[in-house]
Parts: sequence; C-alpha cells; structure tokens
Amino acid sequence: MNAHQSLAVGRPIESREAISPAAAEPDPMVRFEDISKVYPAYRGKPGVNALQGIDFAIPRGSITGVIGRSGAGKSSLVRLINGLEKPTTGRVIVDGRDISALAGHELRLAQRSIGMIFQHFNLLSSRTAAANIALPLEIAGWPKAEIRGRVAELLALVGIADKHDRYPSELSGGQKQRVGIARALATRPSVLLSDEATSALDPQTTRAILDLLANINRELGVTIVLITHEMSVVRQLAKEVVVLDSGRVVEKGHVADIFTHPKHPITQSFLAEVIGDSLPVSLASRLVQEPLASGHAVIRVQVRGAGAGNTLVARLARELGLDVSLLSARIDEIGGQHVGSLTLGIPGGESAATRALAFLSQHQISAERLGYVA
Ligand SMILES: Nc1ncnc2c1ncn2[C@@H]1O[C@H](COP(=O)(O)OP(=O)(O)OP(=O)(O)O)[C@@H](O)[C@H]1O
Repeated sequence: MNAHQSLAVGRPIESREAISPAAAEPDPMVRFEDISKVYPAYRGKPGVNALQGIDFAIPRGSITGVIGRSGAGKSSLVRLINGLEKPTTGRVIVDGRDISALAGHELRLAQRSIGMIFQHFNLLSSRTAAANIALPLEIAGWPKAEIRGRVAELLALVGIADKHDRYPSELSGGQKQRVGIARALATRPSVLLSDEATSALDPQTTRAILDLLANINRELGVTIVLITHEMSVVRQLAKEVVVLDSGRVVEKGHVADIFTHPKHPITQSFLAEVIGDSLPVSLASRLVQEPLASGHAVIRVQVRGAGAGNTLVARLARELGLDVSLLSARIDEIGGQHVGSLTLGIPGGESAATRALAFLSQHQISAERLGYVA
C-alpha cells in the first residue's frame, strides 16, 4: 500500500440505481464482482492496493464514464475488462464470460470483441491508415479481399475515406484518433474501451471525436466505457458515470443526477471545474466568507429539467418575501437532460440565507452558500 492509499478514508458507496450493483443487473455487458487489484511489492517499491471492493455492472449499449484523479485506478479497471490484468480477488464478466479466468488462445479470441482506443493513438508509423486498420483483421486471419472491403467501410464510418494511403505522420491528431477508432471497431467488438482518448486533442477536435463515439454507440449499439479525468468529457458523452477515488467507487449513477446532486467531495471538485463556476469579477472580489447580518448572501443552485430554473427564482422570492436576484446562470444538456447552474443574490444576510437553503433542501434542490457581499 502506498502513502496515498494508506491515507485514504473508506467512504460508503453512493448508489443511484442507474449503474446497479453487479448482482442487480440481469444481463450486463460488464460485471465487476467484488474486485480487488493489488500490485505486489517489487524491487524495494511497496505494493499498491489499486482497486478495492469494486462491484457494479455496466448495462449493454450504455456509454459509461469512469472518472478519477491520476492514480485513482481507472487504467487498472479498464485493463481488467480486456483481460490485460487479472483481478487479485473477484471476477470480471464481459458479455457473459469470465474474462478473468481466460488465458492464451481463448483470451485472445475474447479480446477481439473488446476494442480499445488510447490517448496517444498507438498507431504503427510504418503503416498507412488503411494498413493500421487492417492489422487486427490480419491477426484474426481474415481473407485479403474481405479485409479490403471492411477497411474501406471503416474509413468511411469514421469520416476519413480520403486518408486511406496516408501515414500517421501525415495526419492530424483528430484524424489519427479516427484511425484508432476504426482499428478498434474492425473486428466488430461489443465493447469499446476509451482510455483518455481525447486528452491529447484540442477542444474542437475533442467535440468532434466525442460526437463520432456517440454516433457509433447509437448506430452500432457498441457499449462504450470512457476513462477520463475530465468531467467535460463525461458531460458531453456519457449517460452514466462512476467516480473512482483511491481505488474505490465513491459515487455512481446517471450523469444528470450526479451533476445536480454531487455527494462526494471529489465529485464536487470535478464539477466545480466544468459547471459555470465563474462569478462576475466585480462580485467575486467583494465576496467574504464570514456571515453578515445584512447585505446579500450568494448561493449557487443546481437545477434539472427544461425551464426548472425559470420558476425557481420567483418561487424563492415568494417564499422569502424578498427580492431574489439572478447573478449568473448557465444551462447545459447533460446525459440528455437540461441541467442549470444559477447563482442567486439573497438580501437579508445570514438569516435569509439559512431560510433559502432550508427551502431549497426541502424541495431536494442542490444548493451551496458561496459567501456574502456587503
Ligand atoms: N503495473 C503496475 N505495477 C505497480 N503499480 C501499478 C501498476 N499499474 C498501476 N499501478 C499503481 O496503481 C494505482 C492506480 O493506477 P492506475 O494507472 O490504474 O490509475 P489511473 O487512475 O489510471 O491513473 P492515471 O490517470 O495517472 O493513468 C497507482 O498508485 C499506480 O501507481
């Protein structure tokens, strides 16, 4: 166990039903059954408890984000799905088979139904785009003529039919990742694992690649497992999310639920990076943390559903009998739902803020007090 792991405080797992405990999902694509993964001590380096008590299922056809900070155990988890690592305890069932029990030829056959894409694309520089995509088909022993047809189909699917004869050095980052995606899909996998696949791309290219993955999920029904340290990636693509911290699942569920009611501090810190966090500068510079008896309390509220934010300000003003002001607002579409982040100014100091927070909590609306302005 390393220093980071030994300091970790065990927290209860927050379950929100969408990603069920392994046993509760009748026929999932991936089922982690009470997994632990320990990397043993090696050449004077201490052993590492990389994963502990992992027990959940990934539904067929879903897009599931697995998010965590560096060292949280994301890559270990994804390598268990394609059998590159074996769990220390527990089983990993993929498409009905215990992949953790397979070895040799059987494992290689099972791995053909699990595609993977990588942050740095992992293309062979000596092969053209078409030849990179053909590689897994050659390994699987496909006849040459069939490979040609399949490669042309895949190049068209990922939108680079004209790059057939280009070498990786002649392609942009986004085009290289399209080749990576085509190669991963070549053997018609049922699962696509994406390990930080957009981390090396600029925001615009990231959006295009995430759109492509969404289309692939929709049109081919491929289950996608998305490893990332960026909540913006989860927000754009995933419907379900699993939050990992120090090798444990600390929160999981529908993305829109997690965005509106984050429970674990690590989830809250991920959200703070993406949800309209910025206050108007003139306001932020005057914000103080000490409660004020008068002046405005500044409260941030997360709301869900089209139009939910519109009525909230009026309802709160009615309830408090005060002029509630809207200081900033942002609406996103997350996990197929509208999620809004509103920053409200509430006159009447600490006592009004306390009443406002009680009202919001009574109505299961997630809110936090950011501070006060005189
Ligand atoms: N092959 C290995 N041998 C020993 N320790 C390992 C090995 N692979 C990972 N670890 C350790 O296991 C823990 C989890 O690592 P993992 O790579 O799964 O996390 P991660 O969330 O993917 O991190 P990152 O985002 O930095 O890639 C870390 O403490 C890491 O140092």
